[in-house]
Amino acid sequence: MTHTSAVAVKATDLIKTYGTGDAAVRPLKRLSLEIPAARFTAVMGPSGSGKSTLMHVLAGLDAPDGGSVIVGDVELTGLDDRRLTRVRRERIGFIFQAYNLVPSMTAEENILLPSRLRRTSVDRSFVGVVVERLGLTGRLHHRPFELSGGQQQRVAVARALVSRPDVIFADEPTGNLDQAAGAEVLDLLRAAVDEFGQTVIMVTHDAGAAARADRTVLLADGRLVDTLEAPTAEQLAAAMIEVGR
Ligand SMILES: Nc1ncnc2c1ncn2[C@@H]1O[C@H](COP(=O)(O)OP(=O)(O)OP(=O)(O)O)[C@@H](O)[C@H]1O
Repeated sequence: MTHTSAVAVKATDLIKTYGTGDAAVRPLKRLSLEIPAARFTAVMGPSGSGKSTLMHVLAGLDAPDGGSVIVGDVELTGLDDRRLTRVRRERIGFIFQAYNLVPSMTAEENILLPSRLRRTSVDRSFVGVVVERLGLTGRLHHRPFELSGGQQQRVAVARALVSRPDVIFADEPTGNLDQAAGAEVLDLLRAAVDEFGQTVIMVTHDAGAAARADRTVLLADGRLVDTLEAPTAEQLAAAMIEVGR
């Protein structure tokens, strides 16, 4: 399979500090990385190594204290809140461990919400393809509390996919799911890349999940320490031991 060499996200010298003085924590210590477009990248690293902070900063949900983030051809760092919100809506999808669906809305309303917020017309045939591929056809009029965890996460995946963002960030998307439901979500993220040409970046603690990605970047103590191309789960588990899981 050929891959474009385009860069979807470029982060340079990211610094993030929480707190001040003795209580200061610095989860990102001049971290630089490039995320290739139309590929599936996993992010692994010990607990507290800065993975979630990195995702939030790359997705424009949190501002770094230093360095820059470029998504596509837009530099996020330095944008005011209004423009940042617009860029997030237009270019970025996010899948959270806790699904983050709007409880009062049906599955279909949740899926279409980003497109409605963007005030863009919805490509109904693409929505139909995604909904069917995700096995949600009979569930569209259910509200989140009427769905299983796996189904809720599939709605969240559909929501991230249908507005065709430049990049989908997924922060431990399988963390709350059992093995089967987790495998299904990974299949969908894989399909998003292979069938729809999406760029996906996923944080995970699970070497088996990361092995479904094309490549894995390893963080330790706020820095990028390794990039593994097409690693096996065994290689990832060994690499995690080395960085001090
Ligand atoms: N809002 C915050 N305020 C203060 N400290 C924070 C905040 N968010 C994260 N941290 C700290 O920054 C460090 C990195 O946290 P982060 O959540 O990015 O790590 P992680 O690699 O995602 O960890 P885990 O695998 O346990 O989820 C941790 O020491 C954490 O306590």
